[in-house]
Amino acid sequence: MGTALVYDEEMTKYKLLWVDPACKIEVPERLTVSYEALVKNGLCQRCVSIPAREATEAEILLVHSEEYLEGVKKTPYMTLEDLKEFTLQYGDVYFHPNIYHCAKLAVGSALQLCDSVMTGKVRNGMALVRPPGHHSMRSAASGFCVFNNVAIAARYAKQKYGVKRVLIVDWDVHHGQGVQYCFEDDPSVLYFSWHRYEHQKFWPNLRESDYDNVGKEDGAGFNINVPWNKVGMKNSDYLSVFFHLLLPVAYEFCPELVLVCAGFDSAIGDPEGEMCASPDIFAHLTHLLMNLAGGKLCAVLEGGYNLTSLPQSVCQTVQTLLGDPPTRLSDLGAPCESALESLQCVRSAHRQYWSCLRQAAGLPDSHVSAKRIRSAGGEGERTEVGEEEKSAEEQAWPEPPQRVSPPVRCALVLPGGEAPPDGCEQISSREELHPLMLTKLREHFQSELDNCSALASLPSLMTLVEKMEKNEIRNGLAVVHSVTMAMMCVLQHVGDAPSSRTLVVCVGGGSVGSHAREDGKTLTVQISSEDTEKPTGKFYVPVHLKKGCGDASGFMQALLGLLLPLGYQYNPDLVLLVQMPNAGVCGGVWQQLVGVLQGFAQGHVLVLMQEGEQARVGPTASTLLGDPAPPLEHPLQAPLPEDVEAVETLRSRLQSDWSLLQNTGESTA
Ligand SMILES: NCCCNCCCCCC(=O)CS
Ligand SMILES: [Zn+2]
Repeated sequence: MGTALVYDEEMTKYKLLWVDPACKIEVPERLTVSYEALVKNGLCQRCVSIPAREATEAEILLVHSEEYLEGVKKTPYMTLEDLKEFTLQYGDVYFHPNIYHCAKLAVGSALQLCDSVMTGKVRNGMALVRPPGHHSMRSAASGFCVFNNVAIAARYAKQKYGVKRVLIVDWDVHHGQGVQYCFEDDPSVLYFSWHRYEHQKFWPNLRESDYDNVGKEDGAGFNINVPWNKVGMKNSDYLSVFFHLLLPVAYEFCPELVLVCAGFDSAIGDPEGEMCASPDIFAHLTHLLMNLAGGKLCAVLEGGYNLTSLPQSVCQTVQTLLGDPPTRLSDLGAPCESALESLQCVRSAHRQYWSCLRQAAGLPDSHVSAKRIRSAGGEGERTEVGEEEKSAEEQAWPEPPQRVSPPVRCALVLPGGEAPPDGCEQISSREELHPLMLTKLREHFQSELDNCSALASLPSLMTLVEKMEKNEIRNGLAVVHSVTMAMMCVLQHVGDAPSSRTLVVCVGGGSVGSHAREDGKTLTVQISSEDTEKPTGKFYVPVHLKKGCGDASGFMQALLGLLLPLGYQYNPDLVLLVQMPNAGVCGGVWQQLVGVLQGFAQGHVLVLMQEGEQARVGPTASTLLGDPAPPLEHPLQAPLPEDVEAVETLRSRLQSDWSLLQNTGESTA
């Protein structure tokens, strides 16, 4: 299934007709440079083009009042003076004879996108619209917004398609107060927003934008505000909030549709946000949301005022929606102290509503050590003077690198005779294993080697790995006689490269052999129900879950709160995902894991399974091919206290080595 793009150049045909410093950044070029960048990068052509349409009055009235609509309806016939007069009643917004038409097109575009996704015409998509929507309220325009495009889309999806739970992720740098007011008492719509706040000193200067505004009445817990109390937030700050707050809650909420208030004024260079996150961060934010709701994701443009970073961010978002592998994010540092404090405040404000945020009993927050930030090489407080003095417009950043998708997406090595699932290429090679490899294997697997079939698939596996290294293949799956033997082969092969880094994810118990060395060439995370004898080290992380991989919520907590931060900070060039014999991992969680891990290493994920686990081949291959993982069962049970404690203990022990694991402010030290 494809990716929709909704765009109509009619929405460029309004602009500011008088002097107003607060509004001059909202220009028609925002849309044209974004669309042209999609065309230039060959992304527009890969999308399913969906026409915009005007919203009907009934659709607008899903959110707005009659009197407000009646007022806006008159603006096309107003003189310049009347338009100025009409505008004065609202804040930081302007009207124009054609803005009502464009505002109806913006809402209609969001609804067209919604229809295309909900009817299965496409898997996901983006609507490039202006005016934006998330600030507009029931009876008021605000912050360049006239109608609340995404809020109307949420109500529309619930009414027309019976969607029971909608997640709205607002990564725009401003608080979408209009969306918050619309759904704050509604438990069927979870609104998440981070926003520049500076302790209420930043626009729209609302007390209710702070973290303690968790929603009202039945909606308590379903409104999540993450205030940024400093500017200069970076990729690691954004990712930390995803790992330690948004994703765990989103999986527990289990939405049937994800709407994104895709504002890109949270990117570097934007005069409003003054943040320092690079445009390619949106490739990862999008990727991390794409396995929710069975992949049903609608991104609707909100803000974004730097005409260089905006198109780059739009392209990064659309390219991920199209299934291209995200670029590797290098040198992710520690989240800054201010971000950690905000994160900790939001988590504690929402602890009573979300079982994934329950703190391990007996582990007081204050167990973090003050030395932690400095020893992790984290910036702690960002003191680079240089950045502070440069204005947003003077900021410079590298153009996001090309995201090449190898000619073959998924290749398989299967036991003799089996046909590969559709879309996958099969690899079988007759070559002998390299003698040095054979010697190495004999050292460790004397007994198995007597069984000649033990080696059968290894030459093909090596061919698969070589093709991956040459970027001829994106990812692969091998069904082998012995996964531990195959693991050793792969790590022996890739380990020869001087600076190789392999993230090894072992699902299930069993010895992962001696390869898990401490030289940093591998980082092994083993999730199982067994207590492994091997001690925890910086590069070997055994996650002991009481019910092992059979318990979805415990597993997801380990995946989101431990494995993802570790993996992003380690930044491997290969991910080796090993399903150990008798792992007992439940299907849904396994596919979530296969889906999410593709955000690393430009998608180079190699899955190893043992013969006899063939049932898993089909679903694993479909996820490797880019199909979204099916949603987990709802409701997700609360994680077991023992599991919470296990993950918490590991996190606090490892966070001095891996600072992306941090999720509490130093102030508790
Ligand atoms: N007036 C003091 C400086 C702050 N200006 C705020 C202007 C509204 C921004 C709304 C927006 O970007 C929508 S995403
Ligand atoms: Zn904004």
